[in-house]
Amino acid sequence: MSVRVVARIRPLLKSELEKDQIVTSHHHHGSDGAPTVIKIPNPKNLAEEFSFQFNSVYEQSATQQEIYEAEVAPTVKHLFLGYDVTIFAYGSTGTGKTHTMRGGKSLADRGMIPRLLSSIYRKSRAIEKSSEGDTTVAVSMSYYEIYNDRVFDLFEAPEKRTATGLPIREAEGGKTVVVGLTEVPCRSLKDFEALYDKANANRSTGATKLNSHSSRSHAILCVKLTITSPTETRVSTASAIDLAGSEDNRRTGNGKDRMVESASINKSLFVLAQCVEAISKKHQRIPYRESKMTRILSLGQNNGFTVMILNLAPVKSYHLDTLSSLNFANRTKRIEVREVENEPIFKGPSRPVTGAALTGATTQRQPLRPLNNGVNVNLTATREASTKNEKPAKAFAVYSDRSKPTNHQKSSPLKRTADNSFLGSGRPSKISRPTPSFIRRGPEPSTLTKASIETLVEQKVSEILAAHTLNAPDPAPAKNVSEEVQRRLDSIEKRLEGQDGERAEGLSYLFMAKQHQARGEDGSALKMYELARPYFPDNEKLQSKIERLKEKLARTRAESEAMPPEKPSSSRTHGKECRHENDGDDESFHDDGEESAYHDSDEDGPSHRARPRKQRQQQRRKARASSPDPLAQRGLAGGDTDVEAEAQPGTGTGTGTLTPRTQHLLDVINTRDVSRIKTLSGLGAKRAEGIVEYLNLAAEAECDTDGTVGNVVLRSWADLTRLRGVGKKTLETMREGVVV
Ligand SMILES: Nc1ncnc2c1ncn2[C@@H]1O[C@H](COP(=O)(O)OP(=O)(O)OP(=O)(O)O)[C@@H](O)[C@H]1O
Repeated sequence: MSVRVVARIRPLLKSELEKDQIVTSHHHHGSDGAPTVIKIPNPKNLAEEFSFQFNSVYEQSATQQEIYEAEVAPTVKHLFLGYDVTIFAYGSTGTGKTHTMRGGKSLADRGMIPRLLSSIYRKSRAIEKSSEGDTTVAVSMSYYEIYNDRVFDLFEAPEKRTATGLPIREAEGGKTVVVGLTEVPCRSLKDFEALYDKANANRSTGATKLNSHSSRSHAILCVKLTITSPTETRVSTASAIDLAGSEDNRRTGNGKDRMVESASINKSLFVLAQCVEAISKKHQRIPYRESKMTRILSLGQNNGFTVMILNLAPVKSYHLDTLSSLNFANRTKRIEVREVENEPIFKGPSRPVTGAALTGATTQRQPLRPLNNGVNVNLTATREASTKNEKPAKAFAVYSDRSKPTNHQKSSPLKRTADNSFLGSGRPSKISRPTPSFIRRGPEPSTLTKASIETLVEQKVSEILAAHTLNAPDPAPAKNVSEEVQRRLDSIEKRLEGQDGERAEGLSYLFMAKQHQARGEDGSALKMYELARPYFPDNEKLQSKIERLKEKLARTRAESEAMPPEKPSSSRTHGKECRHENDGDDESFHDDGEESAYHDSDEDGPSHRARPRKQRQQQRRKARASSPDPLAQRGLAGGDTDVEAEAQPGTGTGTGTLTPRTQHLLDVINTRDVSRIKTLSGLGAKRAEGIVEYLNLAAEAECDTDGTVGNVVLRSWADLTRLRGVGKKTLETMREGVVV
């Protein structure tokens, strides 16, 4: 699979001023072809410029037609040869993703999607005509959005949605399918346009500070082509994705809901970036399973073509967002720092970039602050930072990096030649490749203190997470890691290995939270912990961590109103005392009761210390075992008595005797085997899947503090009546259909 990354700078909007433009396009050194380089000032030192190279760069004047012809049209022939094609639009809110993908109504404004469909229909007609009808091309499509990591069918009205969204399942051949997704045959461009317009009205949007009608979901249009000739049938899919805005929460003035959305968006974009990088670097394993979007697309699993269009706004009010996007798209490419003149405007790492310096006068944005939680960047140090051996003024950092950098490298001049080929053909230069700081910057074993062990452990956790995300073998362990550190790391690694699916998702939220917190970004950390919460519903520590963080944030807010802000980070890099201040941080959510790899056990609150984890778990299990009705006991289905069931004659209720029919139903359903459950009278495959999903969710909700998924077993007629999507009538039909 190849991936091509191109950048598109949108024109100035009416409200934007020419003088505020900061993003410029350039030819590569010595090239006189189309521009392939984007330049943007360093927000911390406007005298410096960063350069980013792409397969192509489209300037403000570029038309939809030009981009389509150069980037998308060439993939159509591959589609008809049976290859899959994926087109993404990536960028922050308001940079032109929807314009690029969907476009306007006029012929000239039509975006990539209608143009692609137009080409597909045209080519289909041509094939059918030239084969005199022997070969037929059927086009069908599905359109869904991934909103807060849930999949919703955009061909269905929003009121028909279930809160959990549509389930996804592994299908034959390792593909992932969305269960219950509408697939609509679509014979003509006209049909398509009507369907597409209607479906777009169902999209989840929300007002952020940056855009009053911002797309808060990833919208994925899948066009399936089935080409049937007398000798063979070929199926291929074109997926066109209008990604949700990648803006940073702090600058969009997002409220709680928007925050949760953004955290989900950021997570899936993070995984997408990993996939793009892995594909570009021709890694054998692509971490496509780590997010729903990449999983459903099976990104990198076929021999298809991927085009990523990076949408950029040209003005300085988007400065940090633009840098973040550029870095996202440039994971595999060199990032160069070119010093225009040696007069830094801002000195030192801790000085915030002021809103005045970066915010366009014409837009209503919050003041920009330096970002420390970008997912994909490691900018090289400025000259000043390196000469003084200070921590470089990083605009972004991938992972927590508490120890002092020891080895700043200055980037070299841009050497790479421009190319228009698909990415992955060349390796990025070693000089400018981000160095895994967690390996290079660790302290020597002889100087290992508790604090430095903590740091190393955290760094390694980040590394493991990254490796886990990449599904690739872990990078070589840090040299000179002491035995104690290694022992702890092994234990973390073991725990991570055993995680999969939803739970891994919960864990990755925890890790992200941890990383945010390590960088002192408590607000984002809190959101991540809150996102992790549903995955660890019984975890008291997580809950109390959330509470403590909330209190801390409230305290900080109150303090900052009362006094000038403290210098960041100086105290947080050292020792446990600081960790106590840091809200008694611990990471034992997935601890198995042994020594935590993340902290020393005395960090636990008094209540935890008084009653060890294992004891608490055992008590909980005992309580459950004595419960006659696990679902009622756990309050999962809302009811806590069997009143309704008791009114059912002959069905057997509670712990009382069960009729053979009810027992049979229970036995079959408790197998959680869709193929068996669907054989019950009155149930089809869809309902059977719904039942299994419900039971799995209930089991997930039962997830204990040690991560053991609870075993939810239905024991009575009353339990059956609580199954989601199974009404009384259906239950009766099921019961009557049992042959005893
Ligand atoms: N190439 C372009 N030519 C003319 N106008 C453009 C272009 N690109 C974007 N715009 C305009 O910029 C504004 C923002 O664009 P758009 O809504 O497509 O952004 P977006 O990235 O999809 O935002 P969001 O993520 O919030 O959905 C719109 O008014 C759109 O018409």
